[in-house]
Amino acid sequence: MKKILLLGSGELGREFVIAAKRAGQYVVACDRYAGAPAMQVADECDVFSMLDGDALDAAVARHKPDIIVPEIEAIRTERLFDYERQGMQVVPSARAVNYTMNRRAIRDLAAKELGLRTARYHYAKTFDEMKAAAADIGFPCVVKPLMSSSGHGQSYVHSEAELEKAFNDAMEGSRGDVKEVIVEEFIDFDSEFTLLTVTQKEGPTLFCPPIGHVQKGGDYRESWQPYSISAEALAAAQHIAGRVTEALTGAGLWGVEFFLTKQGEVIFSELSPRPHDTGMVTLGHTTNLSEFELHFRAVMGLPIAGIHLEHAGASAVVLAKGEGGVPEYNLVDALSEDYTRVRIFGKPEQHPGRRMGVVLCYGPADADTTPLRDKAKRLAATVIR
Ligand SMILES: Nc1ncnc2c1ncn2[C@@H]1O[C@H](COP(=O)(O)OP(=O)(O)OP(=O)(O)O)[C@@H](O)[C@H]1O
Ligand SMILES: NCC(=O)N[C@@H]1O[C@H](COP(=O)([O-])[O-])[C@@H](O)[C@H]1O
Ligand SMILES: [Mg+2]
Repeated sequence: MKKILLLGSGELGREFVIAAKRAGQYVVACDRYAGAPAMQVADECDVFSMLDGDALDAAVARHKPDIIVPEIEAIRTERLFDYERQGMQVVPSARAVNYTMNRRAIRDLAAKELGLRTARYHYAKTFDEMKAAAADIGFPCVVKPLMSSSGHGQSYVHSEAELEKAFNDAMEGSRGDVKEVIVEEFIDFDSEFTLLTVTQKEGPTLFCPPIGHVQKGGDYRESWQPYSISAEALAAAQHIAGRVTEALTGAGLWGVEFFLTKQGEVIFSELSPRPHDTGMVTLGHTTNLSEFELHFRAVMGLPIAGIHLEHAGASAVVLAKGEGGVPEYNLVDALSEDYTRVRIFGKPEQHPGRRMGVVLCYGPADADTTPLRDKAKRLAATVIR
């Protein structure tokens, strides 16, 4: 049995803990607030700010884990290198977690070191630097804090007049102590997709069928699997995912995000060194193993005999409307329809737009995903009224 320290205890961590508990492992779930989703299913929990390096050191010393599994980006990731040196397994690796929590590190690796096509970009620390960056990139452009996730602090800027608000939003939406932005070329993509990629301790890198998704305000709203793309686009995406994950090192499941242009060009966007929110669609039995089961197996060095598509499926998010307390959930409408699952994350506090659950609809593997997407979105809207 291994002792696993989970750093971040949201909905993605909760499903990982369930996979680990089903295999008899011991899990300590950590987050900055009590009653977080993964804490409800773990053996123990610990509440502290994971951005506080000393608090993180103290938690690691207290629990003496075999394996450390980061679940969010807001972690003092430099400390992970020490834990790795001390013999603990960091998932997928301290290097991967450290690089992906800062847009600068991962973007420079992809664009400069690996020579991959990404949106053109500049960094800026001050408003004047940002103005110059936007002038070079051109309008529209996308402004994001170097450190943020789920679209926090991100804006689309259409003209010089919108720059100031974008700069202020990025500074406010930024996490951690890095106050800097990236200004990116706006990619007028036809669609975007996630390629769940599994790197193993032993054995080849594996890929799940692509997942199509739609984002609003930089945050995921719906996803579906399989997402049909041309054989050339799939080969290009797999090649890129293989190269980036190899450069970042380590074993685990990754969510590699791509844009697909109207001309069929595959452009690397970013990646998570952990299960991806759009990959929650796999909870609807799209593949034989969910992204969480795959992550668990890869982390433990257990065999993955194959990844197969068993159903076509769609996911749609359930967002809170109110402020404070917990919403009243209605499961009856969604569960009245066949081939439907609802997952409520059990977050103890709502605020408008917070993701509280997900609805999953699925059908035969060769089913058209459009009606499944419509059904998932229609039912998701009934869960919180
Ligand atoms: N250069 C771009 N051009 C067009 N759209 C973009 C660009 N960059 C980001 N987006 C849109 O914003 C979404 C979120 O961007 P990104 O993944 O970089 O942010 P994030 O905050 O890291 O999100 P998450 O942590 O949820 O993955 C993308 O999925 C895409 O829809
Ligand atoms: N795109 C990253 C992502 O989806 N992360 C997931 O959301 C949780 C935070 O939710 P909260 O903001 O509602 O606390 C994280 O803990 C993780 O499970
Ligand atoms: Mg993203």
